[in-house]
Amino acid sequence: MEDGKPVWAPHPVDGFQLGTIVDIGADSLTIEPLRQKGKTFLAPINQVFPAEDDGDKIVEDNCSLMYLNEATLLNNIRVRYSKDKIYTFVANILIAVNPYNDIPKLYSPETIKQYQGKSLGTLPPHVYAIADKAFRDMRVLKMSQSIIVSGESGAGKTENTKFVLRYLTTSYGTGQDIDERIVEANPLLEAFGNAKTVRNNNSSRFGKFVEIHFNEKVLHFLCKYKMKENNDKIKKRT
Ligand SMILES: Nc1ncnc2c1ncn2[C@@H]1O[C@H](COP(=O)(O)OP(=O)(O)OP(=O)(O)O)[C@@H](O)[C@H]1O
Repeated sequence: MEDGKPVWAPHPVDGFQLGTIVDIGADSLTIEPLRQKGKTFLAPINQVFPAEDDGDKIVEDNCSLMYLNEATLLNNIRVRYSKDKIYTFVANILIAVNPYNDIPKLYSPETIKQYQGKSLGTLPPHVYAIADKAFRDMRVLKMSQSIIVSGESGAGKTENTKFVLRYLTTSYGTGQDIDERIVEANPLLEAFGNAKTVRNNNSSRFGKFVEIHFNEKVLHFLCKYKMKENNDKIKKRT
């Protein structure tokens, strides 16, 4: 980091703010915020990160950023989110930000068709791209594949898991009743194990482990779930 270069410095409310270095001390930097010229402040060196030269640059994969750090990663996701691009890749990991509203055509049957058989990275980041890669890898490698969905309460894990199920059954299902039954099993499971919390009106109060079995003719579905609160193990087969 040098004098005059754009950097991300700590901000009390926004997390980070863009600024330039005006002086370099032993363990702190003097920063001039971009939005408040002439009003400098001190920031510890280890909390200041290099920024992209082009502040408006957004990328579909965070690995394409010139500087990959906490601040550039957050900024890329934030700017994408403001344009209704809720998904961002970090190589073959997908980051999803909950939009809390329906984004038109994001999960439409046409979008499902677009992602079928496409390699990761050829189309914009999407949970369908991850689902398709898992399915294709299973066929090519002849090995079971796992998709781990993780995040805080209300992040969108349940919804995205349902999109994965819908994608797999629509794209690679049998075209028979079983496909619909797999998707329709969710409201039933949610009726048993979901509850309204302060963070989520439809919060799963159990961890979910969903197995989908494919063979040439039949699609099987196995869902095991474990109660979050009392650790009672319940297995359900549908
Ligand atoms: N991709 C999305 N598009 C639109 N709305 C969404 C999306 N993802 C989540 N939501 C909204 O956010 C709510 C919370 O999401 P969800 O139940 O999936 O969170 P969760 O991570 O499973 O939370 P918990 O751990 O509490 O069960 C959903 O009920 C839905 O209204």
